[in-house]
Amino acid sequence: MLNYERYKRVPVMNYPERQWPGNEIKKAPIWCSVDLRDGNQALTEPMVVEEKIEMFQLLIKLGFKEIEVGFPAASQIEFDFLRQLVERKLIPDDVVVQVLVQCREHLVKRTFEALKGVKKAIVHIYNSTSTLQRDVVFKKDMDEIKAIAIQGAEWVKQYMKDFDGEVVLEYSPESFTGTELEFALDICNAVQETWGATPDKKIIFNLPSTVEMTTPNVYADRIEWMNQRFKNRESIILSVHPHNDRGTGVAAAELAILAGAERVEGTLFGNGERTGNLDILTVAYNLFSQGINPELHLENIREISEVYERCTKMEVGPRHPYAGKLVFTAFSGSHQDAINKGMQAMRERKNAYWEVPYLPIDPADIGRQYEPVVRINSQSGKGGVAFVMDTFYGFKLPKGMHKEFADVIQAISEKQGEVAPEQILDEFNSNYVDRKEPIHFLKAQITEAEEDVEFSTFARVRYMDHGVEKVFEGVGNGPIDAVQKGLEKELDIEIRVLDYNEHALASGSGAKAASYIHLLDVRSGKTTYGVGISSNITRSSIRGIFSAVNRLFY
Ligand SMILES: CC(=O)SCCNC(=O)CCNC(=O)[C@H](O)C(C)(C)COP(=O)(O)OP(=O)(O)OC[C@H]1O[C@@H](n2cnc3c(N)ncnc32)[C@H](O)[C@@H]1OP(=O)(O)O
Ligand SMILES: CC(C)C(=O)C(=O)O
Repeated sequence: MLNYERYKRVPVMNYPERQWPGNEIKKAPIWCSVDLRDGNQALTEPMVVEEKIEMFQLLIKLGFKEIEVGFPAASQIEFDFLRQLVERKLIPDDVVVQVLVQCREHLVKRTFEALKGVKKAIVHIYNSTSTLQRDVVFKKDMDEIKAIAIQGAEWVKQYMKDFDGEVVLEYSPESFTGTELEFALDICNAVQETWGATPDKKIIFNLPSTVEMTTPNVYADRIEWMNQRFKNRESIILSVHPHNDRGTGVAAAELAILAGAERVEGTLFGNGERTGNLDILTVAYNLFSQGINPELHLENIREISEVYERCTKMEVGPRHPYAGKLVFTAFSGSHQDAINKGMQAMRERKNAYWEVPYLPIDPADIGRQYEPVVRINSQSGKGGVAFVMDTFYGFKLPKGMHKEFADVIQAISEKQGEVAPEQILDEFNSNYVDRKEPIHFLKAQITEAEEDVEFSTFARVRYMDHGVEKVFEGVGNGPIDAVQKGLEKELDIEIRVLDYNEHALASGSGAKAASYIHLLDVRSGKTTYGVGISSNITRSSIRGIFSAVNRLFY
């Protein structure tokens, strides 16, 4: 039995005045990517300089205006990377680079050496403030921990004197989620006083869930509590930096925005220590799906995934929101049917809003394709098979034919598992379009008689019967009727055309038409569909009859 009694429950806050549950997110926060620092520090194989540069350029392309480029005082590679950005003039004027550093003098000094030549930088200092870390890591009391933070801000002030660029200070009470709120507030206020923030020279207070310890509502309560109590709130940018230990990093960020956070730090696909950081892409796509401009260029999720996977050597999971290979794929029959109908309704209603069951966004909006939306396996229904035939190949099977053809595919999927669209098309051809034996249509001559004659169409049809060329004739009230009557006599059968449908195939198919004939064998009561394709509509319908006769009788 699990020894759950070893774990302490994190208490909820006694905070009845909370406002955030009634708020609504109406605009994107300021995004700060920490892929090159927090993300990178968590890789088994950290990125080399060229990979970091590729990632940096991706982040710029995506529209990030604040990018944490590393911890330049921590290692030579981190230092060199920032120097490369500066020396190769890779930092656009509208992008602010952020650097992380502990509140230790030699590290602050080295950080400013790395920043030389940067026009504007966010210098991000931090120290751990939680009860546990004070106790077991730092072995310091609250005043001593506060003194570390104040001293850190003072060193930044001191070393920035010889720096030509602009500096914004960011302070993180690291392990905020395990810190007493009054203490977190006190330490932030002290750092602000030391730094001397003003509304024109704001300080960033970044409240991390360094370790996500409980439900995201508690994090939101804590953010709102701080937000309402900071001194000089107008001189502060309130930032959050959620991690994902409980799998609720995205929820924590969203609730924190409701609670007053204006800035969000995170990574692409949530790469980061342990279970990762907040996935910025998911939060941004969530905003987009609510009709809010995410303020990032997220139109090509494939490219983002490709660069990310190449640089980090991590993989995007198949069910990762928005980006995973399977997230726009429906396997089950009822989902496929609903998507099929939803897409059709979108086309007919020309609705300005995207509304398709089971697809919260249009995959095409983010560079995904419709093709993999429906995949066919033994759980799939007739709607899915019809959808594949329509969207992949342009065949609009009549409704009555959906089940008949889906049964053919289901029998295959029960044996082999998933059936790819190409195999579905092959089966469609071999079961219908190419069912040309043993009676094989060759040519027809259709003649219209004078008007006001009851049966006015005359058909003369050449065909092969078990390899022997033959001819029959028939008269009817149209070409299909004439051929049907001729066939009945010729083959000694009794058939009725129950339904007839036709449509043009897409231009790529050489302006052809597809005809679907639903045919009844009167004597046995059996019915089937036949399909014919031709550039000539009459010929395609005759081929459809022959296909159905071959299916019914041979
Ligand atoms: C939650 C986060 O992700 S925070 C960021 C974490 N990321 C990293 O640390 C990656 C880069 N860091 C490093 O490579 C190393 O920590 C270095 C190079 C910066 C420093 O290395 P070292 O000085 O050898 O060791 P270390 O980081 O363990 O520091 C230990 C000392 O610094 C103190 N310290 C740790 N963090 C801080 C801080 N934020 N501010 C001030 N002092 C600190 C510790 O109390 C400890 O003091 P002690 O020696 O008196 O016991
Ligand atoms: C430095 C801080 C913000 C951090 O990375 C964390 O707490 O996770």
